[in-house]
Amino acid sequence: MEKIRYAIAGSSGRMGRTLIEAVQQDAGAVLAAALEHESSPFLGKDAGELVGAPCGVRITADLDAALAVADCLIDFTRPEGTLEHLAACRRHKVSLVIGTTGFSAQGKRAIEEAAREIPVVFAPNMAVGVNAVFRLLDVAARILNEGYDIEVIEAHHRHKVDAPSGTALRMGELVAAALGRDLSECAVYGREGHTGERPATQIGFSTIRGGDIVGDHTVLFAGAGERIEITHKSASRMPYALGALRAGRFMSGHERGLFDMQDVLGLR
Ligand SMILES: NC(=O)C1=CN([C@@H]2O[C@H](COP(=O)(O)OP(=O)(O)OC[C@H]3O[C@@H](n4cnc5c(N)ncnc54)[C@H](OP(=O)(O)O)[C@@H]3O)[C@@H](O)[C@H]2O)C=CC1
Ligand SMILES: O=C(O)C1=N[C@H](C(=O)O)C[C@H](O)C1
Repeated sequence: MEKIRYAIAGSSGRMGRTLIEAVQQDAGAVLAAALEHESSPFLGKDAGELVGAPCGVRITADLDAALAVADCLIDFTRPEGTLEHLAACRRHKVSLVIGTTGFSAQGKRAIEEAAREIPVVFAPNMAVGVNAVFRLLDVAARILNEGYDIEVIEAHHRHKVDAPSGTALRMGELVAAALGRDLSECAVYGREGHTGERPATQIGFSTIRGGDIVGDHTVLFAGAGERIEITHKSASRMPYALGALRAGRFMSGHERGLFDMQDVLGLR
């Protein structure tokens, strides 16, 4: 099996470090390049040192040089960084795994457009368990399609910058689609003051931020006399990183196209 050469963007971040560790432990992968933005204090440092295992790959801001030696770029950064990396991947014909969340509609369109030329896996949550939950939610929503109020509750660490999480939004989209609702018309993001009674078709989102919570998501179906909760809790970032490497391998069989983890896991 030929090793996949990965470049990792945001390599000194929480996910960047976990990805370096995951690549180092994967016999089918090699760390070809580690990227950071121009003003990062980590430029020039050995990427492996960030996870206690020096590997000779220096952290760089030279995107073109990094992509010249990579088959796949894995990006868990910020939307503005990802969009810059997307354009470079397009130039270099390098596949791209996008884990970053919080894109505008315009950003999402740019990703769709680039995927006409290169393979892109774009998913708000790369963990296998969360993707299993996505399927369970579709089934639950179709069964509990009347008389159940739906609320999505998510909790993350204090450093997270976007809300609700990309995963919570995807959960809302999936449930709304299963019920034939348009999320943009029925979503409510937090409540305060005299809100009035809850409309039956509303899908509510609640966000908790604190400490080092890796990522918890619950979808609550609250009926009369019973309630159903479907919950996923992350205790580590490694499942996200392993999912990203799986996505990278998946794309080695594709010339172009936009995929998500449901495609990678064969769940469509
Ligand atoms: N899809 C999934 O499975 C998952 C998605 N995520 C998402 O991944 C993203 C990153 O999360 P996390 O690792 O916790 O965040 P961190 O802040 O820990 O890491 C982000 C990294 O990207 C760098 N960065 C920031 N802005 C830019 C830019 N414009 N260009 C290039 N690099 C940049 C940061 O550098 P600096 O620190 O110097 O600013 C940092 O090294 C978030 O959007 C999060 O929601 C997270 C986990 C799982
Ligand atoms: O920022 C995080 O940490 C996470 N972000 C993703 C999201 O927004 O859904 C995935 C996971 O929940 C961790």
